[in-house]
Amino acid sequence: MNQFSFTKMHGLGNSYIYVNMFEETIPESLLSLLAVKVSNVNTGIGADGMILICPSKVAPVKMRIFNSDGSEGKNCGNGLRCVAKYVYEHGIVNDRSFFIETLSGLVKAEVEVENGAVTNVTIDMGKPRLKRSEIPMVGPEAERVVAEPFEVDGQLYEITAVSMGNPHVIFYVDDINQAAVTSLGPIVEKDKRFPEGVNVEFVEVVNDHELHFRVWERGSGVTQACGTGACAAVVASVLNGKTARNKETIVHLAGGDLTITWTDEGNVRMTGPAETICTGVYYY
Ligand SMILES: N[C@H](CCC[C@H](N)C(=O)O)C(=O)O
Repeated sequence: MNQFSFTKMHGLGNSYIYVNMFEETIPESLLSLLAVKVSNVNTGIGADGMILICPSKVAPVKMRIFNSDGSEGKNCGNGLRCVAKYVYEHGIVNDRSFFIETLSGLVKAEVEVENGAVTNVTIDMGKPRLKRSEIPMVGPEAERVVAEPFEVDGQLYEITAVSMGNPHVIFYVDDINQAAVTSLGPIVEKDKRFPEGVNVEFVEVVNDHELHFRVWERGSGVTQACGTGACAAVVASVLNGKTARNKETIVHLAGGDLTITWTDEGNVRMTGPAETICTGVYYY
């Protein structure tokens, strides 16, 4: 019987099973299957996926994220805040500001600490990728996708697409409580116009610095929060003239609020909480 120690953590209810790969060894060939198994609420631990906290050659730590369907994502905003909390509190880093390597590049974390515990984390998520080829989305490579007509099952919508290292498509709605998250989300997630699939976000604009937000995540379905998705929603809202550039925007997600700014320098900064739920040993 094999086993590994884990820590379950969440960012605004978007929970993952975190494994410290500085101390654990798991065969690469089993990672995808184990992400599915540990995520199962009945036969596993229960979470939106699994996140590995790994050594890196270019930063103090590398984050790898697996969705609950076993697919590996390239970035995870809520995951980054939890990884930052974990590595600071476990002495893997000693500074309050440090880089984290992801599959979509380096990001910079800044932790707020009270009595030795990380209470809040800011991640500089870097620059959004806006060209179709970078989302990726089919069509002319250098084009942006802003307020573009998009037909699904004979119904015409308007979309904006943004990558934060992972793909996001944003639908604006008049009432977030009526958003078609579970009906439209799974269809668009697998739409062929997004060759790598896509995270599907629904946004209601409150004012030029406040959004309501719901999400159907690629590989995990409905989650309480999506950090990269909230960043993409703020970028899309600036591009559509609905929120202000370089102004702190409050994004109300199902699990709580994030403060996000798309700065004039071009980077997206995200601030929010990260919580530890429990630790344990998983047998497989
Ligand atoms: N489902 C995403 C990965 C998790 C992102 C989300 N949980 C976040 O906090 O950014 C994807 O496949 O791109």
